[in-house]
Amino acid sequence: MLAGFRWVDGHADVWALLAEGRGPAAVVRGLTASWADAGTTHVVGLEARGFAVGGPAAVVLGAGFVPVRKGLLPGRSLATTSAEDHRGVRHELHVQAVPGPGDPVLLVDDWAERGSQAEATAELVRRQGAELLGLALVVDELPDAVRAALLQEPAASVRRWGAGGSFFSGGCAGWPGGRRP
Ligand SMILES: O=P(O)(O)OC[C@H]1O[C@H](OP(=O)(O)OP(=O)(O)O)[C@H](O)[C@@H]1O
Repeated sequence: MLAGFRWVDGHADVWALLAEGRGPAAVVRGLTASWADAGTTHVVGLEARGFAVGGPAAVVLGAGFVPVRKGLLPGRSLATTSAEDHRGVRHELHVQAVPGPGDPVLLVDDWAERGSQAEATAELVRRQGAELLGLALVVDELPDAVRAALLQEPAASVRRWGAGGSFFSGGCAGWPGGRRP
């Protein structure tokens, strides 16, 4: 089951996983299971795959969904420019000012490689006074230094999809086609 995941030209192709009949439910269940009691008020999702997994994750967690767009949003928004991502591109990220001071916010995305977009998003969350609970990722390749910078709140953590975090971290153990070429 869930055999669709592949690395394509160095990119984690989570779209193929989501296109399988049982894919979206399995992915979203895996992303949210360990956050069920975390009190998340808002899920922040990064355009574009973060919308596909973050929206359903917000439904499951009973939280609001806050999009981070690589472009303008209507109304009052905050913006920042990310460091270079895995393609060497710096993105101008925009988020609506929805979470309030102290709100526990979970960042949900399919994949973090350099972590530059996650770091920029974390900065936007904290600029609003909200608290970053952590990151829920399908594929976690965060460099250690970025991981440490992301996890400033004492209880914050990065949790990967899959029991025991064994699936898509580094070697992607157990997944045919899941090993990074
Ligand atoms: O860790 P980083 O190197 O900063 O990159 C991680 C981001 O890259 C991917 O999105 P991508 O920009 O490829 O866009 P997409 O979701 O629109 O396909 C992924 O969905 C993350 O959001």
